[in-house]
Amino acid sequence: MPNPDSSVPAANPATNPAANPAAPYDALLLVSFGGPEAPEDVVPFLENVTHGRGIPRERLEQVGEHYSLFGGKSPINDLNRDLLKRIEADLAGAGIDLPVYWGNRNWDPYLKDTLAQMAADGVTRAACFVTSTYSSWSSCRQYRENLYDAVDGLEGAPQLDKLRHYFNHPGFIEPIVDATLASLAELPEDVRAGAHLAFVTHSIPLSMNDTSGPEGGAYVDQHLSAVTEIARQVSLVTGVEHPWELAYCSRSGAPHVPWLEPDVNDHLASLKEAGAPAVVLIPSGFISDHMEVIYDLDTEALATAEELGLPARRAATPATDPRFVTMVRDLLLERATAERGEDVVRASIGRLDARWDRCPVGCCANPRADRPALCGDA
Ligand SMILES: CC1=C(CCC(=O)O)c2cc3nc(cc4[nH]c(cc5[nH]c(cc1n2)c(C)c5CCC(=O)O)c(CCC(=O)O)c4C)C(CCC(=O)O)=C3C
Ligand SMILES: [Fe+2]
Repeated sequence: MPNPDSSVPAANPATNPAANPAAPYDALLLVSFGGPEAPEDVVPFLENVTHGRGIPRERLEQVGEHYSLFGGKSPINDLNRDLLKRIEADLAGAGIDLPVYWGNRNWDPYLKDTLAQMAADGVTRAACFVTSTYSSWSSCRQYRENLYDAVDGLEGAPQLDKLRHYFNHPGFIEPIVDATLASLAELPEDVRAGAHLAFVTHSIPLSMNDTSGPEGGAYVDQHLSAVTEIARQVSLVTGVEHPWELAYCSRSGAPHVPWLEPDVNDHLASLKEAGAPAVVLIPSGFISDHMEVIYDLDTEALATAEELGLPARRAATPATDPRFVTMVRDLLLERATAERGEDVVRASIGRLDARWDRCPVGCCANPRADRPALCGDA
């Protein structure tokens, strides 16, 4: 039992804030999507992602081809291995001795296996850092359902807390500002000042955006808060008001179901038509260069821009920027402090301030079925 009186050292060093600044947490869990690592993984991976989703066969074949272009290997697992190492090093450097685990929704290492290992290792309470920062069923609540499934029936399962959304954390925003500035600097000088900023994120069905967050619409609203702030900071440095827009990639699902638009390729065509001299594509919906970025943007959208004769650069994702890695520690310590009942400072930047620790009732309702989920009030 954790000791409610923090002036008396708790028996368990892992839950004693004097011995462990992350108390009451005795582990951190990196939660991600997962991706195939070999050609023979691609079909089973896609089946894991889409079972029961009614995604047309044709779309799945197309997506399979995107993976084939890269030898059947998604970059996402290596990116997460790298992130995990950097988080470990950052925690160790700050004198925080905390094991870091990793589990995925759709591919090995699966969350269920990781949670079993954590239970076997005696972990009692873990903070979960999810590699997706915006509110929606796909990018938040589905992970909470996955966590429920992973501990369902597991003897000695640790308590799990999901760290808050970080779309408005300076550790996420600042690396994207710098990446955008770097891409602008790479554009030919004569088109630089007039360059548009095209922020890009994963499209979702309109119905999913409508149920995002506790009041609906949080997916788009959070993106607008983040990208307005990024554009503002970029313009402060360049001294030019770069026009910006939010566009979408990776639309899937049946054609008659409306998803968020414009598609990034259509958006590039509109920009060209409207006389934009150049564009920087900023994947502000993603934390690292996984398949959506290296295929949908680097392969497809940059080819579209080339065909249109529109000078374009793709800005880097936060991925391994030290500010992004340190943000994970900041979120962990912030939550640990709050869970200990102490006063807490929550870093945020832009129109929307720090979001909830526990998702409110009804947050990001599952569009298909009401499934049990952890880390929320319901
Ligand atoms: C909001 C969102 C993020 C958030 C950002 C984040 O989490 O980072 C995200 C991330 C990712 N999505 C990924 C891959 C896929 N997503 C699919 C399908 C879908 N995604 C959706 C939404 C999102 N997806 C939705 C509404 C669907 C339709 C099916 C359904 O309703 O669930 C499909 C099925 C085929 C297709 O139709 O595209 C695949 C293969 C990968 C791995 C990439 C790699 O391998 O490197 C990652 C990180
Ligand atoms: Fe996706």
